[in-house]
Amino acid sequence: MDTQILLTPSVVVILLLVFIYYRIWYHRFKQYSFWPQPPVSLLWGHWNVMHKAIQACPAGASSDIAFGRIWETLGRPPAFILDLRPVGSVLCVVCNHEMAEQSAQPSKKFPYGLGKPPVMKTMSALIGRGSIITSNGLEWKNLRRRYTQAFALPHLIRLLPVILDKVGNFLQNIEEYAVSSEEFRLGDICNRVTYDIISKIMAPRYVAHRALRSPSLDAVLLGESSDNIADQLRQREIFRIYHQLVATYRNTEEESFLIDPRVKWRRRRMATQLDVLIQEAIKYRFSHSRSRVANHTIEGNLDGVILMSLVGVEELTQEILNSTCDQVKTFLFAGHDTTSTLLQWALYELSRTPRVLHSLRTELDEVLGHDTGTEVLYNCLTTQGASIFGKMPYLSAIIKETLRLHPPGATARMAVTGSGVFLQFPDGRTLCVDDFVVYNCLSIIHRDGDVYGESSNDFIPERWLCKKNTSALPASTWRPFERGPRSCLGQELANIEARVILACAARKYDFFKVGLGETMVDASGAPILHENGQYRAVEDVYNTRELTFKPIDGMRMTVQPALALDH
Ligand code: HEM
Repeated sequence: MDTQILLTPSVVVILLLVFIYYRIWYHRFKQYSFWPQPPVSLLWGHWNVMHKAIQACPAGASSDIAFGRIWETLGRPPAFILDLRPVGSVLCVVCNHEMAEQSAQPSKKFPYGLGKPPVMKTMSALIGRGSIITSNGLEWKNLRRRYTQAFALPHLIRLLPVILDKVGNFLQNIEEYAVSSEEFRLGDICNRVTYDIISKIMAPRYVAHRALRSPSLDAVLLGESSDNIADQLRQREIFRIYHQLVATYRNTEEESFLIDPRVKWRRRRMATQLDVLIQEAIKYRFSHSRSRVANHTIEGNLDGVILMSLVGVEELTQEILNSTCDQVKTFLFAGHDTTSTLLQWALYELSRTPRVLHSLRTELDEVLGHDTGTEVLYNCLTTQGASIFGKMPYLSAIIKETLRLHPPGATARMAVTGSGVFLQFPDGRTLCVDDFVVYNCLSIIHRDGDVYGESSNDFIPERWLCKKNTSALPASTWRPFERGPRSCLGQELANIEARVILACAARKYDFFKVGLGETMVDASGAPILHENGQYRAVEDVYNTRELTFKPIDGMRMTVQPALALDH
């Protein structure tokens, strides 16, 4: 009798253990066995594979570099999976442009492409819970409609004076380093200029570049009211807290379960402070715009993104205020890091590719004349608008090639259980991705040898100038701003900023990399040129990941005024 009583629970336990073992075994080894993937462990899934791949990468390297290594060992499949359950999801790393297109483009079931995964919600302290980046469905569609016009080219052209004013500050910084010959982190000043531009574009303070200010604008400037001064102080505080908040995302894994609760608490505290300040700024803008309309003043010409999104709003309800605040935070985040990374890599690639730097300067001389002063570009932009960029195809090709080799952003999508979403492989196979996080790995897709040939890893802007070459390339092979309905809202802005800043900085200054990426020299001290036209580097500089991808060392540089010889 006693043994029977003892036996029954033990049998139940054993049966339960067998059942659990079978379920785990099934999920690890059977459920997705037809997917390309590294050998999987019963207990760890692919966490140990990921860990080993990260260990084999240079310190602090972005996860994309680890994915690249795993992809190589698997024989370069168009896509592969990593089982990160139960703490994460199954991650599908897409390495082929045709497959990437399938998650980004609309389908009958998903008219806006696949939705965003919940893991992105870990960014909510930074971008708010109602951010356009993490929203889905109709909520997203309404937000997109509300902000599209504000980021469209015609509106950005009207805001050019604001952009140019901030570029002036950037060049002033570079000039100071050129005079002092001091080493500096290019990333810091690129971050500063792109942050300044995006924050001013949202709410311009009616400040224009010296060369562009009209007397009426000057009058507005001179007569700064105490309200205006309070607004400036508020902007400074927003800048300070925002950067402290961003810093909490540095060197942490994005998965929420790994984050120290104290960090979470600090994030929440800073996010609340930021919300209060940004909402005050929005209210100030809104009431100011009302009084401008009532007084028929001229400054409405410089309406920023915030006011444009509030057109037709009679009353600033808390709901509208919250949503606008979330988008302001989103634009601060999405609109500065990414463009800053583009600028850093572009200036670095130019510094080590003398042929390209020379060709760029020749093009700029032809369009702008030999005066390298920034006023020349300012004047051309005010008289000709953005059409001036149409005369600079080489500059455009440099930006395109930089974004190909060093894409600062990427997209992750997800189809919920039971949606029945399939990805089709180039060989015709279709596999279900329900419940997977689908990650388009741009750093692999953009270097595909089948698309870009043997030079796929080389910096060759000329590849974008030959119509025959480019028309043969499917558009989906180049996707740094992603594609489909949810492609980057700020791509026009990023393009304008990059063109203006590179056109000004590259003609006036020579940059020299320090530390990682530094040029290798021969016995006589002359730089060693590789056959691909670039100086050899002692050690490669690479990207780390802090929410977006960025150079690991902040792009340490020195700078000098450009040699007259090159002009
Ligand atoms: C070189 C610069 C930039 C790059 C490479 C870039 C890249 C991207 C990528 C890959 C996405 C898709 C992200 C996803 O699906 O999760 C995206 C979305 C977005 N970007 Fe950018 N971006 C850049 C600059 C900007 C700028 C200057 C802004 C200005 C505010 C901006 C605002 C946004 C927004 C709001 C979205 C979300 C769009 C939506 O879901 O409808 N980006 N960007």
